[in-house]
Amino acid sequence: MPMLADPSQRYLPFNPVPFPNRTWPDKVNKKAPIWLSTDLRDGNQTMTNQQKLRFFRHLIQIGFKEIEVSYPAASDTDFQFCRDLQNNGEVPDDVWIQVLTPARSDLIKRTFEAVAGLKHVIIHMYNATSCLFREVVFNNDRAETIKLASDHTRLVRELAEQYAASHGTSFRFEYSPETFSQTETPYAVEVCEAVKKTWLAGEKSVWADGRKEERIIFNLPATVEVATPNCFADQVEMFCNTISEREKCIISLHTHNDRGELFAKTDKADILGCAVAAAELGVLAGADRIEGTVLGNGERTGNVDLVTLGLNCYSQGIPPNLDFSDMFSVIDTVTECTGLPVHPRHPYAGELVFTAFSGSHQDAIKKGFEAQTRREKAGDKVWSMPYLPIDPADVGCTYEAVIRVNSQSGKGGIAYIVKSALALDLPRRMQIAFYKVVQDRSETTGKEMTSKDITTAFRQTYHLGGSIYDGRLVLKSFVTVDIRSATPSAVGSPDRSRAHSRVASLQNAVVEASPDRSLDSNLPSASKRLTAKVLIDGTLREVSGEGNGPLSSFLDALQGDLGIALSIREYTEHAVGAGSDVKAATYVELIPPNVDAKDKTKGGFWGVGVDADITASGLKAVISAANGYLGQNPIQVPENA
Ligand SMILES: CC(=O)SCCNC(=O)CCNC(=O)[C@H](O)C(C)(C)COP(=O)(O)OP(=O)(O)OC[C@H]1O[C@@H](n2cnc3c(N)ncnc32)[C@H](O)[C@@H]1OP(=O)(O)O
Ligand SMILES: CC(C)C(=O)C(=O)O
Repeated sequence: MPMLADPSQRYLPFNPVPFPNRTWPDKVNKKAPIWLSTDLRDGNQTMTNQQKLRFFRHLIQIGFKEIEVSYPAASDTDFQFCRDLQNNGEVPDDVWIQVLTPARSDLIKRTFEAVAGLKHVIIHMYNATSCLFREVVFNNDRAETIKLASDHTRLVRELAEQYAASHGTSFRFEYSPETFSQTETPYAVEVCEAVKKTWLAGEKSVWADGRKEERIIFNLPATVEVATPNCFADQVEMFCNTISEREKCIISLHTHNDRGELFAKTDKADILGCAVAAAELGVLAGADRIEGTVLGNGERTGNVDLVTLGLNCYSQGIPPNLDFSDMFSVIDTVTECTGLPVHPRHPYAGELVFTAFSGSHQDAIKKGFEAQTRREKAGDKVWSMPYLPIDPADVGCTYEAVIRVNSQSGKGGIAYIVKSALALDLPRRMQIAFYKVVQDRSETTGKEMTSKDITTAFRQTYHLGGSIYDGRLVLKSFVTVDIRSATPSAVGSPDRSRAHSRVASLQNAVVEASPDRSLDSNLPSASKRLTAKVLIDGTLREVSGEGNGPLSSFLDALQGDLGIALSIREYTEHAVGAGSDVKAATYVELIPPNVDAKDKTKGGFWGVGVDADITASGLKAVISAANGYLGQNPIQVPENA
């Protein structure tokens, strides 16, 4: 059947009640609500009692103090679950077990049998109050619906008194005018007034003084979500304003996602959406408590997700009183017990929610991390990070997933991965050069590049990290001689030469075009001679050159002995690691003579070297860049060399 051209003939809009005095839009939430997990009741579609027990234990671990465990009168399995909790001493003393029952005598009695002996119990009774349900399901008028609710409240009270006396149980009572959001709000208040009057009636009532821990709970469900969250918030505020003895009541909300977003993707399905907004606005409107499920499971599109709500509080600096620091184990428990997957983009929990693929996001995150590290070093711990509302580490994620690279990524993200994986802080223009390499590979394969793909590409491009990445030239050893005094000033084979004491103090020094000034600051021109053993396409050769420092001497050697004419356009270095393990990372950009040194958009070849000895690190960087050059140009050894 096609969709209707005029849906108004079949579907009527929700008619909000005018409520100009609403105050909730100007409120700010300052504390977490009381949470009730209904995972084992409203979130439970197929769980066995074994799975329920595993889930129950996890809910305790997360920190829930109120847990709705079943609808005991619905089945022997649900009944038995309560008995098992009691018989096996599973319930900590500070946890309230909640059970659901309809307003039916036989089922209420069965419910009490199920919880006999438990220490703290909330009996949750419900009957639908909306016009549709009154007329269609119950065939009751307004007065009969009120009578149904208050008569059965009386029965609950009597049984609670009886079981409290015989088993020492502390009971509380929760009443839900089911379909609250579709019920005329003044009428819902009327029903709840009748329920409250009955519950608090009588000399004997232990609840009559409305002590904090014994307040009656009115749970206002958006059983089926039929309007925008602001309409629900209005209904909640109206209810809170008009219910009498508000101080003796806890106002609880139970929202669903019917108007929210449904993610459904082949084998993955997940729920998100308006339930979160309705619950949050409802709290601004005066509610004290939220019922929901961890990761939002439940009938149809599910209940409100307590992970999202809890971490939304957390992101505002409000302690949620729920511990999601091991999100992976939360996900494992939920998925294994319910059989339902978690969508990769589920807020806070999905595998992609802390991941940026797009270049500008990655760039901002990389800069954000650098700024965050600086602030934290200065003692400011406040999290202030582009695109990441909370620190992924707080929910047990590593930073590895934060940046993932595909063809939409930019230099910033790629540089972030190189820095995280290899501790190399690439100079900006080298980032741009390497970004092109990665983008080419990513476009060729059409696939995401993993961190390993990127580090491998880096090692291959710059010949870094072991003989498998060697280029045509490999530096085997070198010696530098001060030609004014003719005494050796540095002897080394890379990484075996003496550690250079200056390395530890190097802080990202950038010296353009004249690197040897930074290395050998006070020496005049041609004060050094460098002799190096270099493998050239597998054949060992000795080369030698002169300059005002080791790098210029080496370049002189490459030109004089191998015909590789290159000069330095940019030079950067920084320390890697600390203490006795410190190394130097050096970056150089070399250009051939035909390239304009001032036009930095063209013609350079970048190289990187890492070594415990700063001279060796610089020479390796030169070799690395020269190898890049030789990838595009032949070696033409001069005849007289
Ligand atoms: C919105 C929610 O999540 S509510 C909770 C949903 N969960 C469940 O329903 C749990 C599973 N339910 C069940 O297994 C069954 O419905 C039971 C055990 C509760 C009752 O089963 P049955 O006695 O066979 O009744 P059945 O389900 O066929 O019909 C429900 C009857 O209860 C009445 N009823 C339904 N809800 C309520 C209520 N909250 N209070 C009082 N009566 C109710 C209906 O009007 C109907 O009455 P009728 O037989 O006079 O027409
Ligand atoms: C029983 C009530 C609270 C319920 O589950 C609902 O209305 O969705």
